[in-house]
Amino acid sequence: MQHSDKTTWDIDFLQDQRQTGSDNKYALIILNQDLSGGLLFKLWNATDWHCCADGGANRMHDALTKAGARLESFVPDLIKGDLDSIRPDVKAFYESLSVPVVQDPSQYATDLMKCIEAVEELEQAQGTKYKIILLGGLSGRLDQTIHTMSYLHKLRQSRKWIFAVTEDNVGWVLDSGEHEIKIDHNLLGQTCGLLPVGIESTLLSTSGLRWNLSEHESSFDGLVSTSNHLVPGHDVWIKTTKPIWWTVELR
Ligand SMILES: Nc1ncnc2c1ncn2[C@@H]1O[C@H](COP(=O)(O)OP(=O)(O)OP(=O)(O)O)[C@@H](O)[C@H]1O
Ligand SMILES: Cc1ncc(C[n+]2csc(CCO)c2C)c(N)n1
Repeated sequence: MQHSDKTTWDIDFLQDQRQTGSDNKYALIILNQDLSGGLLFKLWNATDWHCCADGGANRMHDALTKAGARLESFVPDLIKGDLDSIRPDVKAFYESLSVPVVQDPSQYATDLMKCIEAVEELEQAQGTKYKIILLGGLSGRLDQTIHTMSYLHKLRQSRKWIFAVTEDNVGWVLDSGEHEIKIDHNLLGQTCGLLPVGIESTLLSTSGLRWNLSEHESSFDGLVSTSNHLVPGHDVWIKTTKPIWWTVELR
């Protein structure tokens, strides 16, 4: 579907000073991926509701311990999954802090999907829509990485505001239409990509990039804009006829 309006993206959750409790509610889903204390603290403080996907609880527990943080100051609202990855000591620790540890044994949905379902339930109960940040999911196992890309692509119509953040990248799906992406060069590195994944092809126009495109076809089987660069001092504008993945390097 062609959207006529422009979406403006301001990834304020990467800024240290973002205050929770503002109009936008954010949910954080911590996936089972290597994780540094620094990124965890930043995203934790920028978000209002926190959930660990199964072994994501181990990663959080271990990152906090390594950083010398007080574990009791970072208590998730939920741990959910098939629970084949969470360590018994981590499960017992969070249960002792009254964290709900919810087992969904389905082998036809990933733990990421089970956590998104939990956000949907929260939204129904509160009558609020959350913006979602996945911590992890765009690196590591290729099947999981492609799953993240596919799942966010499929979610795009019901959920515009969902981002995946790793140590190296932030990425999300730009649905068909026009997009303005606010760039804070203190947070973002220079390298970015426009990835035509899950579509036959798209017509792309851009500004604010080192290598811009003008009504240019992009497809997995043809042109893929990788290793593109942000231009200092400029925001990015993108017009696409089909949904694409946008990724940009983090500093
Ligand atoms: N190696 C990995 N690379 C990328 N993402 C991962 C990786 N491992 C886990 N994840 C993400 O973290 C979530 C929770 O992982 P979990 O601890 O359950 O591992 P898993 O059993 O391999 O995952 P799943 O049960 O969802 O297939 C997964 O649903 C996935 O989104
Ligand atoms: C065609 C097909 N491929 C893979 C799986 C396996 N699978 C998909 S999600 C999931 C849960 C992981 O916690 C598992 C085991 C399946 N069911 N159907």
